[in-house]
Amino acid sequence: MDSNTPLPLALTTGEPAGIGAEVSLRAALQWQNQTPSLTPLVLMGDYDFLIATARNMALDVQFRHYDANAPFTHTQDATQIIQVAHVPLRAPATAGQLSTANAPHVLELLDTALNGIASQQFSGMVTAPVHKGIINDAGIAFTGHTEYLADKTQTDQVVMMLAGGGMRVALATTHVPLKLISDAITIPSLTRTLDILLHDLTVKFNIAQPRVLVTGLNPHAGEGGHMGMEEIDVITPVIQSFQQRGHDVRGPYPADTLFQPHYLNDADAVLAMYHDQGLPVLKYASFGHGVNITLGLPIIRTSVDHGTAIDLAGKNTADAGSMFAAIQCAHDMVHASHMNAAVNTQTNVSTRKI
Ligand SMILES: NC(=O)C1=CN([C@@H]2O[C@H](COP(=O)(O)OP(=O)(O)OC[C@H]3O[C@@H](n4cnc5c(N)ncnc54)[C@H](O)[C@@H]3O)[C@@H](O)[C@H]2O)C=CC1
Ligand SMILES: NCC(=O)COP(=O)(O)O
Repeated sequence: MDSNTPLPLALTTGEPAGIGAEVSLRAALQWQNQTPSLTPLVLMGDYDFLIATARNMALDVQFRHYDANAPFTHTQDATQIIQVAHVPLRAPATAGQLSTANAPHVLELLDTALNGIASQQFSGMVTAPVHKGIINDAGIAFTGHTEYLADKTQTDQVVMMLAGGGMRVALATTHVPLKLISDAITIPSLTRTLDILLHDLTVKFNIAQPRVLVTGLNPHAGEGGHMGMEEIDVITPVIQSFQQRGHDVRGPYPADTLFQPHYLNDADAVLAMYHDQGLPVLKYASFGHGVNITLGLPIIRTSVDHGTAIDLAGKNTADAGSMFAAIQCAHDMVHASHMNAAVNTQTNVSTRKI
């Protein structure tokens, strides 16, 4: 590939019984039409299945097999060409009907993208939704992309962060059952989460001195210890240790009153303690346009803010706004990472080790 041409982003098309292929195709075409030549996309998916999906959507589109040795750039007159890295289905896919037979296929999409990043064919990955339940029903333990990618890249801790509606909300825990949350939030784990969050906001989002607002875990942030001790025992000491290191980290704030402009206007991110504390607020503010970002990985990975929407599959009505936003975000993160790497090389200042 011409050294001036950016590496493509890998786009995994997700659960084939859901809306993944539909939103991937719609968003890819929108991206290629709006930004020809900017960053090419390669869709990971079953070639014939993607053709059939496009036909069902009545899209004016051509397909081409991805060839790492003959890379392809979208010029103004080739925006309707979709490149596909063919990953065969394990069984025929029917819209709206989940099948355990295709669980390995879904994971192969992710592995193909990861291998392509490792061999420097792709600059990062954008993922369409998978169905966690059907993968487990197939006998494969799986809690989410976040944990799967951490495991595959041998990353000990990652941070889930969603962005949308003018907010970024990161989580101190990911897909953890509610009754295990308190034990999962320890001084070392929360310290690591904040380290990752501050590092990636700086390096991947170009925010020089991020301001992070931290929620409490309990109602009213524990009400001075009368409604729980995690704020006093864990959260406050961690916040204070970051303040002593010169970081703009504040809290703990009661989660029910934190999400208002008075607090959020000057914040770069909120760190919430668990999935359903932070994400409903963000999804209410931006569902359909939000982006899910995995921080702390050695690769760039973004995703949609929604799930497989089995109820909408095959109906050609799914909103691809979140997938488009995820592509844009991955593109911006690749760009910011390159810029920061160049600055650090020139000044010989290494990025903070996380
Ligand atoms: N990144 C990922 O892989 C994610 C996967 N999931 C998985 O998706 C599965 C289904 O989860 P649910 O909680 O039912 O959430 P869901 O997001 O699939 O559906 C919730 C509601 O939103 C609607 N919806 C979702 N995406 C839409 C779109 N693009 N356009 C228009 N309407 C849309 C659906 O029709 C449904 O009414 C679960 O297995 C879950 O684990 C959920 C979130 C993210
Ligand atoms: N609610 C976000 C979500 O569940 C996404 O999980 P992941 O598959 O991106 O880890």
